[in-house]
Amino acid sequence: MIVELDKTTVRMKNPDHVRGIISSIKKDGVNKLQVISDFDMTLSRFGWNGRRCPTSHNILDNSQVITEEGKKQLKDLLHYYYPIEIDPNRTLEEKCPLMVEWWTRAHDLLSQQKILKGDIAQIVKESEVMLREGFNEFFDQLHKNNVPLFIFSAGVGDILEEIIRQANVFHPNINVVSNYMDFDDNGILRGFKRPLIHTYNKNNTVLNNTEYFQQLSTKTSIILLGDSMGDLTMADGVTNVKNILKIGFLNDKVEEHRGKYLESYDIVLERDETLDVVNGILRYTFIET
Ligand SMILES: Nc1ccn([C@@H]2O[C@H](COP(=O)(O)O)[C@@H](O)[C@H]2O)c(=O)n1
Ligand SMILES: [Mg+2]
Repeated sequence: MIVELDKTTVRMKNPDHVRGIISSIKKDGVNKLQVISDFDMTLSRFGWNGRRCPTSHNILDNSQVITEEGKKQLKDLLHYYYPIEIDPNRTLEEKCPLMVEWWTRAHDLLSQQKILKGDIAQIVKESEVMLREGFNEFFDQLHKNNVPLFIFSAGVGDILEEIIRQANVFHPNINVVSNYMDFDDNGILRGFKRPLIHTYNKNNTVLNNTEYFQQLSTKTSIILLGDSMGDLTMADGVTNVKNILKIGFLNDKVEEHRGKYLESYDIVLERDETLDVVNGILRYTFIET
């Protein structure tokens, strides 16, 4: 029914279950659907031409406004904490305090760098960030069909919003919850707003002050898109879930992580830099039969 599911990048533990959820989402109709998505390495690309693409944090870390010493310190943090973030053998209890430590230390370093609000657009323009292939169709299909898109990111909200804006796909159906920068009256970065969102607290605990999901109580079908094990809890605050389809991009250390991803995500996309499968599912869901 969806040819994209035959791509060699696609793995499913239970293809019949997947077909069942997709049929149910289609049957319940587009008015019941919402999409919840991570941003970094899910809507943005993990790699291009053999090189790693930057996360929203890395865009700042690598930018011209950061001193050489600042760049070195931020890179040291990345090299120390990223392997911990993706380590399949560490528990959440072990990881969470270390993730708070990483984000706090990185945000403190960034806040010492005199980053100007007025520089953000240029910083993004000069970066090597890329949205996944097929992003235009993805954002446009959701917009045209009035499907809410909730972007839940432990990245930097100001940066990811600017990326989407520069790609001309920041439509009114999009809502973002992320780490937003806090600028002083002169437009100089002085910190980050609370609550701090890291990879493993992307759940209801950081959404308490938003009424987003309560307003969407009629949207009982969910397509969830993520790239980390932490993204699996992004829909925990949804009040009424009837159908949920979890699609996971497995970008890094594929063989090591395959088992856990297949247990947790309904569809796993291995080293797939496109939104082909997601677009195929949406197309099928939106077509009137
Ligand atoms: N200082 C940091 C902290 C985190 N990251 C990466 O950001 C990603 C989180 O954003 P999502 O949109 O995916 O929630 C995650 O991949 C971290 O590795 C970073 O690059 N620098
Ligand atoms: Mg991500």
